[in-house]
Amino acid sequence: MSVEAHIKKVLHTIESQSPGQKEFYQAAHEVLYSLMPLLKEDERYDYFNILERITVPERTIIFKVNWVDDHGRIKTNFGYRVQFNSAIGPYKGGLRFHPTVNLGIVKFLGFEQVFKNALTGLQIGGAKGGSNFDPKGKSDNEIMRFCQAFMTELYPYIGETQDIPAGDIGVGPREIGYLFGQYKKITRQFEGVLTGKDIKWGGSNARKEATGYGSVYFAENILNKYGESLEGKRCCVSGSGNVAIYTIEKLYEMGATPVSCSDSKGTIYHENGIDLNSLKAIKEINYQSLEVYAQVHPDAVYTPVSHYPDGRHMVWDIPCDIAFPSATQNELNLEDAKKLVDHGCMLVNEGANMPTTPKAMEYLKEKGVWFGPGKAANAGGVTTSQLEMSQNASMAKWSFEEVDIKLRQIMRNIFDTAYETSVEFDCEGDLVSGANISGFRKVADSMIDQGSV
Ligand SMILES: NC(=O)C1=CN([C@@H]2O[C@H](COP(=O)(O)OP(=O)(O)OC[C@H]3O[C@@H](n4cnc5c(N)ncnc54)[C@H](O)[C@@H]3O)[C@@H](O)[C@H]2O)C=CC1
Ligand SMILES: O=C(O)CCC(=O)C(=O)O
Repeated sequence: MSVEAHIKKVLHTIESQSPGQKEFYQAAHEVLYSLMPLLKEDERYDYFNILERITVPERTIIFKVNWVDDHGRIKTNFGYRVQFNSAIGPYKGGLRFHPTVNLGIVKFLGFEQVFKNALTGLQIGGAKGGSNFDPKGKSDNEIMRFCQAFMTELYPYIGETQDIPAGDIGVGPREIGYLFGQYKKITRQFEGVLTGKDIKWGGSNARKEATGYGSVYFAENILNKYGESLEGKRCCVSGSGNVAIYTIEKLYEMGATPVSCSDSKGTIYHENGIDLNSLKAIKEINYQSLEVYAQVHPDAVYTPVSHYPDGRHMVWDIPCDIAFPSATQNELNLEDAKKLVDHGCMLVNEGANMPTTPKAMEYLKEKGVWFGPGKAANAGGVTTSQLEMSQNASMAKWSFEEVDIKLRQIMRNIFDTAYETSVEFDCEGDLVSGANISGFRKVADSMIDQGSV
């Protein structure tokens, strides 16, 4: 069977065995086709049936989470943990609490995580989890009770050398605290079972900042490769959560001007540059809508999604040199890509996981826009989580500067690996292929070494 026919067969199996899991199919489609040059060159991957094996999670845990709201009513949500691949290390990846979470979303995120984690050069396997619980509008006590109930179900499957969850959308330091507290109460173990912990009780300096900072470091590497820099660049950032906020912070530090941010309800365009302190106050401390930002900054423009009949965001309509999609999957579509190209955007750097649709990616490539794929560009978060695990294991505490230096160096290594792999496979500068092939090769070769497990 030809390599192409083999890929089609594997994708067909995914489609028929995982009906409706469109995000997972999308992620698998992108990765498998990008592997063609490697699969043609090395027949071992076919012989050892790697494509079939690597697209099926090692373990999928689905559980019911019952919790009591502030009115004493019992509520029910789904909980998930997809332990995708442990060939190169213990399962590692975040938890997402959002009403859209379902098995297909968690599988796509877990699948991406396998290759991302391999690309970091660190010994971490891939997993992801979460719940369709919506933290928005819930009281602190409700969130605590939900996290406790979630952990009561999850704890038998995780551990510091087994599976180490972390945050993602809707799961930040507050939720990690409640999850950790419950794990400790049940197991009576104070161990590095979660990352993204508060500094006071085992967290790492710079983990909070790491995904956003790492994304900017990655963009800097791309720009430098082509004789450019961040200095003076106008940047559009989407999202206003953990990744977006620290992307904005680092962009300022590196001489760029971030002019936008967004949430699920609307977009802020602040031509003179986003006011980081008020953004942090609104989003990190008070969990308010971005509408509040426009109330305190009359020179900023707020456009609610209700402004457009199709409920779209206008963030990619804003003229910019660089785009940092940092909110969620498939948030940048073909129409958006066309706007970016029309406005002369030179680089799209993915802070979120799979934020660019396949058609938009194809268009950007055709138009010669540089592209930092999420698996590489947002790997700074999981990288620093592994640094947190190292500190926990050795009871060490590294300074902010020490962690930041390591993060910056690892982002450099990730760029070099993806770039050099693109050269090796005759697609110089195609970092999507470079990242996928190098991540896959490390995991697949380890699977071969370890036999039919
Ligand atoms: N937190 C981390 O360390 C990492 C996160 N990521 C990815 O980055 C992305 C953002 O995650 P976080 O910042 O951690 O989550 P978060 O929960 O802190 O923030 C998410 C932000 O996106 C906004 N949002 C959600 N849906 C939206 C939509 N349809 N349009 C516009 N805005 C929307 C939310 O309002 C919120 O401001 C996700 O794709 C996540 O998987 C990737 C690597 C690591
Ligand atoms: O820090 C981690 O373990 C995981 C971060 C994450 O979920 C991601 O990279 O998408």
